[in-house]
Amino acid sequence: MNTSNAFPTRRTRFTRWCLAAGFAVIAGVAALLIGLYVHHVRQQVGSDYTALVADIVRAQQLGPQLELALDNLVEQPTPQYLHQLNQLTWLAEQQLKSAQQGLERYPLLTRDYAYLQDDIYLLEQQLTELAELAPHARDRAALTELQQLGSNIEVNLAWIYSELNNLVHTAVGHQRLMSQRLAQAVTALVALVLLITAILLAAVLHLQRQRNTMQQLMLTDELTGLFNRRYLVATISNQLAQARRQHQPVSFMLMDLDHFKYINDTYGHPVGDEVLRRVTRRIAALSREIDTLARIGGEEFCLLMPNTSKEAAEQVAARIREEIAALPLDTVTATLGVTISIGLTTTENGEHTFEQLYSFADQALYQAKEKGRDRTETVLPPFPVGSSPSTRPPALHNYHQERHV
Ligand SMILES: Nc1nc2c(ncn2[C@@H]2O[C@H](COP(=O)(O)OP(=O)(O)OP(=O)(O)O)[C@@H](O)[C@H]2O)c(=O)[nH]1
Repeated sequence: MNTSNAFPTRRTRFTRWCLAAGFAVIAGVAALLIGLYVHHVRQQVGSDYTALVADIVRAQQLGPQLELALDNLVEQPTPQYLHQLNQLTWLAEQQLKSAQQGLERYPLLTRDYAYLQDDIYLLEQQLTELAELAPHARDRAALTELQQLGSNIEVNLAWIYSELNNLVHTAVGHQRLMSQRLAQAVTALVALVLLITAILLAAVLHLQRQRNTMQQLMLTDELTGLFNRRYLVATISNQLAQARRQHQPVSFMLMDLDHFKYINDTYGHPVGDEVLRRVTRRIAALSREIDTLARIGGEEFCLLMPNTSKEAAEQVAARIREEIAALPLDTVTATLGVTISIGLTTTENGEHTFEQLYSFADQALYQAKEKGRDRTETVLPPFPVGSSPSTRPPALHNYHQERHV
């Protein structure tokens, strides 16, 4: 036995190890990239900006309200207007804080709005300044400063919230895009899975078809399409076992075309082949579903007939001979007539082996040929089952032994 491939060499092991390591690295990197992408997608798609947008819209309305309150205070610096302005200033500060907190909840936005931090800080300072300066509204100098501060706050407020609005809009746009891509990815994935399933299914079907074809090639004869000897041997023991269980007879027939060599030699092998095909078709038409018809040699066939007595089998044999003899076999040059010799045996209760049945049928076939062909001879098992070979009667002539087959 050649054992050179039994153990991998050091070099082969190293190559395998490298391949495994390379695969592990690629798989690891792929897993990392997928993980990062999924995390990014979750951040994008999982963010709900509704509350933040509502805060921003509310805060944007504060600018005009502050302006109005400041105008009122400048015109009539009453405690009521002062109180109103203080309230709005406080509200603006609160909303600014709330918007900032809202933004911090979304990591993607936090990164984007960093450039506004200075403006927000400035606005917070301006609002504090406004709150401190407002009580001095009666003072002329403070009044001018207050007006200036108010207009700065208004501009700053409008700028910051419009920028925040833009940021959120961009983020929502990204979110929509990401959802679309996700939907496309899922569709592509489903299509890929379907495609792979279809490919696998096709491969399985192909393999199955190949296996069936191989099985057919292994168990059938190419020329006639009948079962071959291998199939017969495989099936006959089951049939005999069943016959034994059910105490039923099994008949076995060997059929051999007469002077077939003459047909071959005179008309050529293709004509001989066609004769074989036509003859087997006819025999198949005469046999039952439960019978097994097989080609076991060149022009030799056998028919296994379960649940068939000797008498019934002889009738079948007679019918086969008649129909074969009457078969119209026209060639280009002549109309052929073929006959067939049949050797028959029957085992009661299926108590014999295939080899024994074959041997009896073979002896019967020899007799049929010896007695002039185109006839059926029957040889029944001559010894009781279980008898030893030494107690058996001497063997009769055997068709195949005589021919050295
Ligand atoms: N055309 C064809 N001929 C085959 C095939 N297989 C075997 N043969 C021929 O069948 C012939 C059998 O000849 P023999 O064994 O001498 O038998 P026979 O001429 O039929 O004579 P008997 O059986 O004694 O009547 C030979 O010529 C083989 O070449 C086959 O597949 N196709």
